[in-house]
Amino acid sequence: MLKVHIGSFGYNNRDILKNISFEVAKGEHVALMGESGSGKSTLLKVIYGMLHVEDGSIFWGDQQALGPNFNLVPGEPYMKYLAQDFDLMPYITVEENIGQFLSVFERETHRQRIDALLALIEMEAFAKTKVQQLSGGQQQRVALARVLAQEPEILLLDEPFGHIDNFKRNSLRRKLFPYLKEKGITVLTASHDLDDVLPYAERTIVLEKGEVIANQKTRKLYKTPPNHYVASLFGEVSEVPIQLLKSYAKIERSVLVYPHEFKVSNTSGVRVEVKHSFFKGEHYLNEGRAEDGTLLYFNTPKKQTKGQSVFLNVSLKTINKRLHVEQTAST
Ligand SMILES: Nc1ncnc2c1ncn2[C@@H]1O[C@H](COP(=O)(O)OP(=O)(O)OP(=O)(O)O)[C@@H](O)[C@H]1O
Repeated sequence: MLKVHIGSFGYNNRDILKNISFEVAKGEHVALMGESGSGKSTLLKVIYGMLHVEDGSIFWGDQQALGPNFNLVPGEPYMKYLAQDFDLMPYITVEENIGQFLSVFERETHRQRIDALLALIEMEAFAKTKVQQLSGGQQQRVALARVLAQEPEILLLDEPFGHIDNFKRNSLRRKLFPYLKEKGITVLTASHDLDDVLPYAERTIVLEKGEVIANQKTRKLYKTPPNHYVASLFGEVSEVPIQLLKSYAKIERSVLVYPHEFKVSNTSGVRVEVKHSFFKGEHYLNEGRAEDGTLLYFNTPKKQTKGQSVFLNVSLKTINKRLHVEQTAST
């Protein structure tokens, strides 16, 4: 069990992390989400021991992870951190970079391990290429193999596919996350990308301005987000005042609705004027303005004409599920 407790941490007397307390079970994969600047990288660096935290402690089981004031080289042997900058040796080859951390006592398995890691990151063809000749995305993949070669018990990933194009990103995450699960590695992944989070992370912790505002099973968080900020991390979302959907409702509440949850009708529902219709591949995402000025985002299979009126409906099931959401100033 990884136990993280941070009373406060700041740079230059400015508090960045506040009152953070959470645990990650052995072998669990937890995502760390939050808007840019919310403190995700800082939190990973504190856990890894790159930043000294006066007011707080990090434990792995009963071992305390000590910060830079205690360790000459940051980090603990059982924990690895894949940073946004890759920390590679540029003048040696890809396989040498990966092999550097494999034990010399494992001569027979050395080649096999390198080959398996090269296959995992889909870089077999670049084994003998010097790292300095690789693209940013390729270097990120080598950096990943390099941390995996060290067989960590805990892996901290900071935007692990940030430099990798969509094509490779999809196949890489489909291989990497099941690999980590199979090896029983405890993973904490900071990411903006819901495709890293929804299919793979059992639990998601959300940071807002350096504080944990949600810590829940990922599916539950997606289905019943506590507020607009959390829901918007999962994509476009509309905050719909309940009176707009049910004019008889007497409560000052709003309901969070994802674009695919609106049903479009030509005759009844909330009337909106189409403002924009964006091509999204297998559907269009539309922005519509209701008569009270509320902007609603809804999907349709076909392009909608600007200025046209459509009627939107939300199922009672969705309304009931999300009704607890407080109305915020952002509507
Ligand atoms: N070395 C530093 N010195 C001073 N302030 C810093 C330093 N590193 C980060 N910060 C500040 O700390 C806050 C949190 O930054 P951090 O990088 O942890 O956010 P993040 O959630 O990881 O953002 P992103 O998603 O953009 O990577 C920001 O306001 C940032 O400007």
